[in-house]
Parts: sequence; C-alpha cells; structure tokens
Amino acid sequence: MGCLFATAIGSAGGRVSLLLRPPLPATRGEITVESVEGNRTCPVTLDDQNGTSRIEQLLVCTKANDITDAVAGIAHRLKPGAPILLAANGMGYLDWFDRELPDHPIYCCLSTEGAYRIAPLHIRHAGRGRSLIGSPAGLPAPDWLQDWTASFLDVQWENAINRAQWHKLAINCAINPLTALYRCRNGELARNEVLKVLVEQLCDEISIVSAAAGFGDTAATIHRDVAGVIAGTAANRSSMLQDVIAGRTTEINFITGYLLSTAERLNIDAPLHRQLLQQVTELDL
Ligand SMILES: NC(=O)C1=CN([C@@H]2O[C@H](COP(=O)(O)OP(=O)(O)OC[C@H]3O[C@@H](n4cnc5c(N)ncnc54)[C@H](OP(=O)(O)O)[C@@H]3O)[C@@H](O)[C@H]2O)C=CC1
Ligand SMILES: CC(C)(CO)C(=O)C(=O)O
Repeated sequence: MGCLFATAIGSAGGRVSLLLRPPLPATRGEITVESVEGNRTCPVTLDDQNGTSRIEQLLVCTKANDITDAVAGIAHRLKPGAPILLAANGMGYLDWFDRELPDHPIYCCLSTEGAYRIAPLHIRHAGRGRSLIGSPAGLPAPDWLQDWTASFLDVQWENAINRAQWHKLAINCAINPLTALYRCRNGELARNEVLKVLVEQLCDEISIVSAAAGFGDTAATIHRDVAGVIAGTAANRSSMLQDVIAGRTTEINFITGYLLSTAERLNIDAPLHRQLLQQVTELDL
C-alpha cells in the first residue's frame, strides 16, 4: 500500500520519500505500479531510520503489528506538529500515539484498494476501491488532503472515521478469522452450512457489542452487510488467510482483539470471538 499511495501522491505533484527498513539498497529509486490501465512510475528518495532529514508529514503503511516499532524508530525526526496518517487495517493503535506523540495530529485512512508486491518497489494495483481519510479526534480536513484528492485514486474525507473503521472492523471480525482457520475463500462462508451458522453467531455477538459501544448503525446492519461482503468477495482469499498461507503474523489482535477489548470494557462476553482469537493466535505462533 505504501508504494501505491506514494505513487498516487507523486502523481498529484507531491514529493515522496520511502522510509524502508535498513539496509538501504540505494538512496534513489523508482516505484512501478502495474494495473489494467497500464504502468505508472514514481521517482522516490529512499531513506531509513538512520537518515537525518526532518519529516514534514508521515504516512504509515506497515501492518498494524508493526506500526509502533516503525514510528518509534523515526519519531525524533518528525517536525513539531507534523501530521501522521495511519493506513493499517484494524483498530487499537491510537492509544500509543496519544501517549507517545500527543503533539502530532493523527489521521486514519481506511482503504478498499487492492495491491500486492511483485518485487521491491514493484507492485500490482489489483483492485480499484475507495480510500476514506479522517481524524479520529474530529479535526477538520487538512490542506494536504488535496494531494490525495488530486491523485488517480478515489479518496474522500470522512468526518466519522471512527464509525467507518468500526464498521469495517466488524465485517473483518465476521469473515477473516473463519477463512483463516478453515483455509477457505470468502464465498465458502455462505455455502458451507456449518460456517454459515458460525457467521450468524459472530454477527449476533458483534451486534450486541456494537450497540453497547454506541455504533447502533453497525448493530442494525451487520448481518446483512457481512452477507453482502461475502457475496461480493466470494472468490477472494481474505487478508488474514493470505497472511496465514504466507506464514506472516496476522492482524488478529487489532481486529478481533480490539472487538474483545471493547466488549470487556463494556462487561459483555463474546465467547465465539474469544475462541477464534485464541485459535488464530495459535496459528501465529
Ligand atoms: N494490500 C492491500 O491490498 C491492502 C492492505 N491494507 C492494509 O494496509 C496495511 C499494509 O498492508 P500491505 O501494504 O499489504 O502490507 P505489506 O506487508 O506489503 O507492506 C508493509 C510494509 O511495511 C514495512 N515495514 C514493517 N515494519 C517496518 C519498519 N519497522 N520500518 C520500515 N518499514 C517497515 C514492510 O517492510 P519489509 O518489506 O521490509 O518487511 C513492508 O514493506 C495492512 O494493515 C493491511 O491490512 C488495507 C487494504 C488493502
Ligand atoms: C472485506 C475483506 C474480508 C475482503 O476479503 C477484507 O477486508 C479482508 O480480506 O481483509
């Protein structure tokens, strides 16, 4: 996603540096984004945590598990008040920013774009989607949003980013862990009678937690919306299943884990989600 977003901002005239893990292959590079519309390229400066230039604006495109380590390594280079935009899936990483970087405005990006890496700095933009950017603290749309809205991606400002994130998280909680455990494509959750019942039970629990957490819209629509996403993405392997197949740590702690910590705060039990968290965590070990 980092290569896709960097190329989008570059296409709108922005200057982009990629902060990679050391050691750096070079100090300059070129991103290639393949898609059905043809190839796009974007020249970038390559940098790592040992660099010295000051960071005016930070876009974090790691997996949720890596956010805090990645940002902690470069936090000393942030200009005072530099905005930080977090593009990872899931929820539950904002507390760290409130604690460690309270003077930096935090924004979140919720994206349904689809992209995967073919080689270093070379990606395939496999599916066009929409990206919502918003401020969990309720800040107004910043000037730099223009770099995104002027790009080739479909980007919109979202005033209620918390709600949008919760809704996406709820859908992921109902689909991703089951597909990872049963190693099936999303559509199997509607075809297999046993899995169908489990999806319904997961949605029942999500609905109760959502209502208590103040997300009444999600509580009311989660069964229908999950069925719609399963039908619309029937041939997909969920991101969690892809992580399991590739032997990567999943983002379960920031998806089901966040639902469960919200439930616990509200004294609600969600036993099926608890069981799935444990089972997927065992896969991660
Ligand atoms: N790909 C997609 O289509 C979509 C992804 N998302 C979400 O976006 C997020 C990113 O996904 P995706 O781009 O696919 O993930 P990738 O694993 O492809 O990319 C994550 C990148 O983060 C880098 N990274 C991790 N830790 C550090 C660190 N400490 N310092 C510097 N770089 C670091 C990794 O580097 P290295 O290569 O060295 O490991 C890797 O290049 C996830 O939360 C995902 O769920 C959301 C919608 C769609
Ligand atoms: C919507 C869904 C389930 C599509 O596969 C997804 O967001 C994911 O895989 O993480």
